[in-house]
Amino acid sequence: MSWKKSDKLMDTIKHYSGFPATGVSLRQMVQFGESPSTGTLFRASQFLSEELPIRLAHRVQELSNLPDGLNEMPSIKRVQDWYAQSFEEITTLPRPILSKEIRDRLTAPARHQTKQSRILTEATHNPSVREGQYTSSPWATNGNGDLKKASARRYFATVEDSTDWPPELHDYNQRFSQTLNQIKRRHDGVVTTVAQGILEWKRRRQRMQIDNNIQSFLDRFYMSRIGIRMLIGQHIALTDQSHNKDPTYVGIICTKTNVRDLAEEAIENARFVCEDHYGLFDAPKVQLVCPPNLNFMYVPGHLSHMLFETLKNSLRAVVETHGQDKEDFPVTKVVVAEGKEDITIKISDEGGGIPRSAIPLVWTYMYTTVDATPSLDPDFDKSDFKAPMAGFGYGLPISRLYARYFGGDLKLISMEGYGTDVYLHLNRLSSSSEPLQ
Ligand SMILES: Nc1ncnc2c1ncn2[C@@H]1O[C@H](COP(=O)(O)OP(=O)(O)OP(=O)(O)O)[C@@H](O)[C@H]1O
Repeated sequence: MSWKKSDKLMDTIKHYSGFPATGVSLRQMVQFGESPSTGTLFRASQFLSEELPIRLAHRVQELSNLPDGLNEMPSIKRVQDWYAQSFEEITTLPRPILSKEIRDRLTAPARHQTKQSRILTEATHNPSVREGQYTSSPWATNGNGDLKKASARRYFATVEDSTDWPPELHDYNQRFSQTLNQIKRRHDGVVTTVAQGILEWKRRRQRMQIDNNIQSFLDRFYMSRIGIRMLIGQHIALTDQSHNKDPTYVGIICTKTNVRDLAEEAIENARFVCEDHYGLFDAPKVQLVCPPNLNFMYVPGHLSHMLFETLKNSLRAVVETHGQDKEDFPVTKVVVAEGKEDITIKISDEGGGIPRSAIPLVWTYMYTTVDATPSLDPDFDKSDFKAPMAGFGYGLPISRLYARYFGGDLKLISMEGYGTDVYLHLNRLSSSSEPLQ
């Protein structure tokens, strides 16, 4: 690779890392509506052109400060370079020079700003996150640079809907979105490459398990990645309006995500992977109890991922406990309940459960009871949501991060010798802020 980071770039990154990230809630993300105007999109691009570099800069710094030689591992350095390069691409993207009239129009409050929309711009505390849990920046003192204070930057600002914005605005939005696309693709392999870095380190240091320090680093790092990808994915989808024909979608968020449809699809996929993996004619059955019209605002991709991962675990446990040549397996039950605050999905299997002493381990990255961890070639699994039957020990911890990201949670209760219940709580109030880093 020819890209090299300069000292000047590293200084700029250090400067940005002195600013705190600004949390955005699911509700704020949907305020754009189906088709935001060029001006509104431009304001969001401006916000992201500061916010994303801040978040990327925190990660670059954190990767350099990893303890015990982990920061020196080739795969970790590779990931750090990706973050630095993406930082550079966003911060050096030429911005249009705008007349005072246009600048005034962009910052003037829209006439139709209602009390409701002002309330929506506030993000509330994320109920699934302890104060400071994902805070990783002891160095985050406010610098004196030219970045605006977090409170002065707003993700969503309605700008008048007029269509007569100068073409430079539209061009910038397009170029910005293309840059984000390129960055998103560059970072596709981050999870597997960091995992590779941890393996390199474990091998070199002869460690069996990762300690708390590294576990919480990975939690913060992957949580931050979910946030960055959410903002990027949302912005690309909002900019590319040609794809957005479905009125229930705002970007990648579906305002009427149907839980039953997604659960049915996840069950089918998990059973298919299970049949394929064990060479079964018919995978263990799954019974779904869910009101047919249960819709709520969510990112369908996230929900599918969490359901698929937990179902796969249950089916694997059922097959391995009862033996592959069994004709009739006990049925796994998926029950969906609708509360005022949460939608909860319980997945109950009779897969023999997990010994109590192993419960804390299931939340650690790289813990798996699969004997041979599949090859960790970073190019092997480029997509976010594709996974083999099992083997990296990432399924549960990453799914819990997805749940917590929007104020939900994932809990597991086991009866050793019988089975496991997984509770997936999805917060439906959707005003909670992202867990920030
Ligand atoms: N429903 C379950 N019943 C019994 N054991 C389970 C169940 N769910 C998870 N486990 C145990 O927890 C371990 C970790 O699960 P996790 O989903 O994090 O990783 P994995 O399934 O091994 O690999 P992958 O990263 O591919 O998901 C599993 O290897 C398994 O031993």
